[in-house]
Amino acid sequence: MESVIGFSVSDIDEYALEGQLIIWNTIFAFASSMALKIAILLDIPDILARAGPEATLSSEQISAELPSKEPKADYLKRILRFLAVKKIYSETAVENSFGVKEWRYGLTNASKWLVKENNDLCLAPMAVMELDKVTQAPWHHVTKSQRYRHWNYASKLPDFNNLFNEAMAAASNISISAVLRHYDRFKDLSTLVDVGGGVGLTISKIVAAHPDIKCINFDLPHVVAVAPSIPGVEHVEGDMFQSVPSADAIMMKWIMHDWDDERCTKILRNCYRALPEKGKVIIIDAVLDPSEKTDPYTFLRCSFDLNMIALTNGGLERTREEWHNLLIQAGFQSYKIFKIPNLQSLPM
Ligand SMILES: C[S@@+](CC[C@H](N)C(=O)[O-])C[C@H]1O[C@@H](n2cnc3c(N)ncnc32)[C@H](O)[C@@H]1O
Ligand SMILES: COc1cc(O)c(CC=C(C)C)c(O)c1C(=O)/C=C/c1ccc(O)cc1
Repeated sequence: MESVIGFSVSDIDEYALEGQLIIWNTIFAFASSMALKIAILLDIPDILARAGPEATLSSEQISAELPSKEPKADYLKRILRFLAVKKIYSETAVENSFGVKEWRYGLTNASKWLVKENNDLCLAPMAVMELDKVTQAPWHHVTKSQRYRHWNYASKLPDFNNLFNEAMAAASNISISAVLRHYDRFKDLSTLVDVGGGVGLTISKIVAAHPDIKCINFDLPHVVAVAPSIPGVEHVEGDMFQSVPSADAIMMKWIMHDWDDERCTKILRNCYRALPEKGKVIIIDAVLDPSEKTDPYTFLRCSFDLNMIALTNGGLERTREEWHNLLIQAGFQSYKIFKIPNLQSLPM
């Protein structure tokens, strides 16, 4: 006999409805990302920040600060209402001077991470890059075998290259401050290379904290070409699959998760060749523990892992066991994992 797995109309109880709600909310999860992007592009976090730390503004007051008449005031009100449900903005009802109730919006602990002006710890560039059409497009091709070769692609799109580099720099600003607070072994180094260091933001923070270290920022030519000059840092262009510059230690932040084990092994062997006998590789990446279902960061780390499926040819977020296998296979006899209280950072 054929069994029916789905629900029939008569057995849709509250549990079945709860399940249906999960599916609807997941279908419309993109509405949250897109509303967030719209709010950033309209500069709403900065408009609220400029009004003062505890200020709340009505949608009309926010609308008056927008440089153009778009979007319509009614659209803006609905976007703000939606984001208040998501706790991106606070929403309070107040009586205006005519005794009419109106909704006021303010920054929350979430939207404070989106303020750009005078804010070193800002996730807005990351949000705009991840939600850009160029970044979203590969998600539509995950079921097909022909994959994007993203780094080459970025080199042909200068605007996207800038967007990507800015996003990485902004996010790095957040994670490197956590790393510097909780990992003190940089002080023992005289030379350090950041392999795949982007435009050099991470190493600029390290050299600022440890001015005696001679630092090299190493990346592909189209990235190094747009990197700003940083006192104490030499920019070197090259391909980490060919060779990497020599130093006491080689750091790689968000590099290993872009590549499969075979390519990571190639990079790690190039690092090994470039290091002195007691040299160190410092990897800053996540350690995935999907069994930790109650850890609030597990969902995010699993999302990063899917990002790697969509955007790379074989990149992945690794579990402890996968890290162990990779490092041993690459020829490292010992390693140590340091847990850093940050969303993604974990130097090894
Ligand atoms: C995900 S980004 C990480 C950037 C930076 N480490 C950070 O954490 O902000 C990966 C970086 O690897 C660089 N990259 C990719 N392929 C490379 C190669 N073959 N040689 C050197 N760098 C490479 C990219 O240009 C990019 O800057
Ligand atoms: C490979 O793409 C990425 C690698 C990364 O390490 C990050 C940063 C890590 C996390 C947020 C976990 C990325 O954000 C990306 C991308 O988002 C890449 C996007 C992309 C690059 C070039 C393209 O031609 C399309 C998309």
